[in-house]
Amino acid sequence: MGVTAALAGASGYAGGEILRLLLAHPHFEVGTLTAGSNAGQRLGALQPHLVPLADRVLSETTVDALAGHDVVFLALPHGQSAEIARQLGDDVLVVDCGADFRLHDAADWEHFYGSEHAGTWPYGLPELPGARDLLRGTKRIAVPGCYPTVSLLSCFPAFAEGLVEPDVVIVAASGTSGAGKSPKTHLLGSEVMGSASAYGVGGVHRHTPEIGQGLAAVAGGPVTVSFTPTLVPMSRGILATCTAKIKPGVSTAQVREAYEKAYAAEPFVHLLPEGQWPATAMVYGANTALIQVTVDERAGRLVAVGAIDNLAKGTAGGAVQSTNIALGLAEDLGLSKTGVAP
Ligand SMILES: NC(=O)C1=CN([C@@H]2O[C@H](COP(=O)(O)OP(=O)(O)OC[C@H]3O[C@@H](n4cnc5c(N)ncnc54)[C@H](OP(=O)(O)O)[C@@H]3O)[C@@H](O)[C@H]2O)C=CC1
Ligand SMILES: CC(=O)N[C@@H](CCC(=O)OP(=O)(O)O)C(=O)O
Repeated sequence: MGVTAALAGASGYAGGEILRLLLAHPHFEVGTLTAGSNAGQRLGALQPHLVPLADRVLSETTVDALAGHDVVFLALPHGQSAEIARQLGDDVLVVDCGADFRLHDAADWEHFYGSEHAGTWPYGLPELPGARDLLRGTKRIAVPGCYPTVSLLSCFPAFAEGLVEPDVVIVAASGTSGAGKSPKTHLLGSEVMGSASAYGVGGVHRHTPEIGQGLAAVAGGPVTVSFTPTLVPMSRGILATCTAKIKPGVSTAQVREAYEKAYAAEPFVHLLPEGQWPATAMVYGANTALIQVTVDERAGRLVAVGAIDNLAKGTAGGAVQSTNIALGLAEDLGLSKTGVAP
């Protein structure tokens, strides 16, 4: 099966990772590649690690350039996808790595993104209950944010089984590639090296409603989310630490049972053996999420820790996984379960 794919945002981090994965995928042919200010450049000048595509020249991001492919991946800043998707038509599978179509609640969208809500597409986190049914055969996929991916995978089994109160505290440490490639003052080497910092503090980060939406769906009612992102000096990876008040009498064994049930058949999500805790180095370059859980008996809280590579399972890998499902391909095609170590 030959699947042609165009990519908008090929000069960025998410776009570069999508291309790395498509090059290793047995069914994809890489078609048109587009960018914004870098249109006209050779891909090799911007993404030198993608040697087989080095001589490709980036086109301007127009509907005409992207049309005529089976799949169009959009790895563009928020707000750029809706108009392109509308004009591409329903016969093309459009996979949006941006946030535009992730949220159901228009008021949440307007509050956190400050613009008009474009709509809601099937959410590309296949491990969530019911998600695969919506993804199979779909022509539109909203790829989750990187923090929501790791937070939901770390927490949802406990909420789905009603083991915790509907109130979660999440602190997550991300590598700097999560912020994209375009220059930002707070990402200057001299600001980031040797320092960890908090940002988006106080419930203002836009991933807060996305995490709440996913947990509410499995819990069957609203879940309060306190989410604090932090930036740490590494390029890739997110480590999320999630805690929630455990319901009376719930033991670590019961919690583990819920996670084992949720992830036993999952190709990419692994509950680690008791006592082993996730680290971002374990998932570098892989589409895996490694999870560990326990109950802090003295505090009466569930503690769940998850690690992903933000560019792999957190963006491009998640996008390709959901695309495989939408196209009726084996879900794990082109995706690695093997990290890079040390
Ligand atoms: N980085 C991550 O870990 C994650 C990213 N995402 C999402 O993926 C998307 C891409 O993110 P990321 O790759 O990190 O960002 P980057 O800043 O690294 O890349 C952005 C890309 O979009 C292009 N672009 C910017 N403005 C325009 C425009 N007006 N018209 C056409 N192209 C444009 C850029 O082209 P040029 O270089 O020419 O300016 C570049 O190719 C975002 O929506 C992001 O939120 C989602 C999950 C995680
Ligand atoms: C470290 C860092 O800055 N991370 C990004 C999250 C990236 C992500 O998941 O992207 P979406 O914008 O597609 O939701 C942030 O906090 O804004």
